[in-house]
Amino acid sequence: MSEQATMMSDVAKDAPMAAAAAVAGATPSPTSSAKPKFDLTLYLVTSSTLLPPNTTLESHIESAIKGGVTIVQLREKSLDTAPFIALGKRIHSITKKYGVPLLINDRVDVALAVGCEGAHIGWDDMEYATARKLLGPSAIIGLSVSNITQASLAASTTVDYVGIGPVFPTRTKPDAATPLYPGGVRQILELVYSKRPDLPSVAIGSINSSNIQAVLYKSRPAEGLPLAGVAVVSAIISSNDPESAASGLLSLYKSPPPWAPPPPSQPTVFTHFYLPLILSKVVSIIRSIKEHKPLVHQITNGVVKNFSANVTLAIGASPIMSEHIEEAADLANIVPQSALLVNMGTAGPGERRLYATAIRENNKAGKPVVFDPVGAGATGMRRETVRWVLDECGYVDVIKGNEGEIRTVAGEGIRMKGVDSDSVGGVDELAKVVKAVAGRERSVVVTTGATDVLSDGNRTVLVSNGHPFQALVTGMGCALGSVLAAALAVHKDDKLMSCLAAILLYNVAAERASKADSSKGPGSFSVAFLDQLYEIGEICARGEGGWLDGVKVEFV
Ligand SMILES: Cc1ncc(COP(=O)(O)OP(=O)(O)O)c(N)n1
Ligand SMILES: Cc1ncsc1CCOP(=O)(O)O
Repeated sequence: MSEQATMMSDVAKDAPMAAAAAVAGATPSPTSSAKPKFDLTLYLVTSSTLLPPNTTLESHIESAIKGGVTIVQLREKSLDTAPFIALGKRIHSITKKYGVPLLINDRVDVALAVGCEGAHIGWDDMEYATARKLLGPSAIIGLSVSNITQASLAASTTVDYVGIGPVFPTRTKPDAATPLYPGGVRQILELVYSKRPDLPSVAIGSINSSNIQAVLYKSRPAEGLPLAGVAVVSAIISSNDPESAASGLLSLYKSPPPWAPPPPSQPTVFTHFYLPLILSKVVSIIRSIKEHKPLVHQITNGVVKNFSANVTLAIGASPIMSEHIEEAADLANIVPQSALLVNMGTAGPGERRLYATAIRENNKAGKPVVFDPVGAGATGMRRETVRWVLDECGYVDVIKGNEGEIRTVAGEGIRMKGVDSDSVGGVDELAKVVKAVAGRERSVVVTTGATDVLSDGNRTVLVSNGHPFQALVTGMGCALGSVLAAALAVHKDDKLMSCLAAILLYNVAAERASKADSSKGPGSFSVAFLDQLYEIGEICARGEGGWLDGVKVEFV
């Protein structure tokens, strides 16, 4: 791994045509002098054992290339040398026709014999420096990276790209390292960029049409190179229609994910100077809830269902409590304005498949998802459910929890009793944690407490309204999730603004309820609270914002 970084990789960004010219025009040998341009966007890695019956690898690869595959790796673990070379030559005659580079997995000798464009090697294979010497400077050579140490070593070589994985658990590679998930891929991208800013990366490991956009979105570093592509085996090789499988993946790759609409032309600046503008937007979001009556699909815990449904109705939205996997897709598409709330209050491992389906369906439909990691740090089972939701279920727009829950999401080992959190550190320190989690997950994070902390990773807001009775009514915290979801359903442009509207509505309603004559304690308070949610909605419907006078909002 000591080779000097004297050679730059030559990545074609507008690749298919350029790569066609380069691969077809260059002598098709790793020892020729010009390195073929290559495009990692949709990287097909083969495995003949996964082909559907009565299909050939040759026809499968050709169809996949027609569908948009930009580079191919022949990865055939059980072939002996001679048949491997023969297959490689047959495949190379196809890939050359389309100007798509062909690399050989593990076997530098086979790559040389085939005369293809290069090889992909792992840490148990031939050392990179030797592979480079044998294949020559013009060969495309990729290295696998499964952890930070390997990333650092790879970035100190002249390798042409790195393959980061596995992203998710995969059956295709039984000896694969521990899954990195999109957050781990991002850490590796950051490390690679800090050492070799020109080095492109692909992610690999159970990437398919249901997760490709989340992988790309969540792995994107704050600065530096995002993934240059995704590598797949089963998503194309096991498909009966490899051309459509490839074109489907490519079109998802190229389109913005449904949960990231183009930013508003004039994003709201969160400073005190703009407070009047911000509060007028709060009023208009609450009015929109009344106007559009968004559906809030709530997968929530039994303790709070009734109260959450009443809160949803009081603000003018429409609740539906459903835990049926069979109707998750229909509910995500039933009306134009809807959102999903996933509250893991009483959930066990049995609920995880439901969460995955509901979240993915709402992602696909472009509907916002709010996740409430209730009691996140209390048990190992809950910590695993949080990990499952954030790593494996797609994308959640908002993560809402109390301090202990959000600190658990942040990775801190906070001990909790039941679902109540310990309070540690001051608000300023908490705000940093909330901002970091929001940046890491690329979601809005809402932390409730005496001071609520909201952040989208860039802007952070503190809200100190509310009343102590809120802590004495069961379901008060959980029902806030439905208000957040309703606000997001009607206002997706600026999710932090929607969350601020929901928080102010909720907490000012609590303050007003506590002052109502009928409010004698937590029981009567909870009834007055529902009345106040309704009343503030009516006030906003008239376009009035006086109820927001004196709100305690601070911009960090
Ligand atoms: C693009 C890409 N990335 C990673 C790998 C994994 O390679 P390796 O670590 O050598 O494991 P095997 O593929 O040999 O099982 C890859 N093949 N391609
Ligand atoms: C070769 C390899 N390296 C890391 S994961 C993996 C297998 C990817 O296959 P699939 O896309 O079918 O999960």
